[in-house]
Amino acid sequence: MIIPLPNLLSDNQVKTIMGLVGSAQFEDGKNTAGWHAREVKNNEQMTQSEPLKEINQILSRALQLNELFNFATHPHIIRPFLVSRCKDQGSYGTHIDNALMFHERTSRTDISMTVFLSPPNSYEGGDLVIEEPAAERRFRMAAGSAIVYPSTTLHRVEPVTKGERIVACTWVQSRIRSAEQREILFDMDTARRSLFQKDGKSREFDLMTKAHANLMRRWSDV
Ligand SMILES: O=C(O)CCC(=O)C(=O)O
Ligand SMILES: [Fe+2]
Repeated sequence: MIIPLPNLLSDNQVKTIMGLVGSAQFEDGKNTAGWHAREVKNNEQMTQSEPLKEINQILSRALQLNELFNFATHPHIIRPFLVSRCKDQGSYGTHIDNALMFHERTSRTDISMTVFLSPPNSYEGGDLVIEEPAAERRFRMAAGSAIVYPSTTLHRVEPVTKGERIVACTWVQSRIRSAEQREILFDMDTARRSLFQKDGKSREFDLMTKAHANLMRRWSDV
């Protein structure tokens, strides 16, 4: 299940973040890639710094407040965001993200996330391409919008042939480890919210909420 989060950030938040990015130092992205991904990772990443901490505060607050993010991912641990820049043919070839990542504590990567920060008309190329069994899906979203997708997929970022592509990426350990179970919960949650909007707290809403809560009890890691 690939879920777009339109307007995760306001225009002002994007502006603030891009201002912080403008004054930042970048280093070779290979430093944060797994040994096999390193071969195909040709981008740069913002160094650990005060501006990066500030960016992380803005982004983590935005995630906390975003209802769709929360009911689609059931976040347990959200890693600090990396800010990546691709320009001059920079790209990130096909790879699978590391299953485990280390920061203060070890977390499992169930869900990968890209927050788009550059306006899509300011660069060429740079599509995020996610492989699904039957086809590939391409994403290139408005500045301030994001995409969440299962970390179990092969994916890549195509070469940026003009301009520069700045994004913030993170990984989420979900309370619901299985993508299939997350999708069932997401569908039930979406349906019960829509029932509630139509008819208020009806019997059908109560029963669906009961089933949703009971599945959460069966499937959650806490
Ligand atoms: O830049 C992106 O949209 C995704 C980057 C990526 O796949 C990664 O950092 O593992
Ligand atoms: Fe990746």
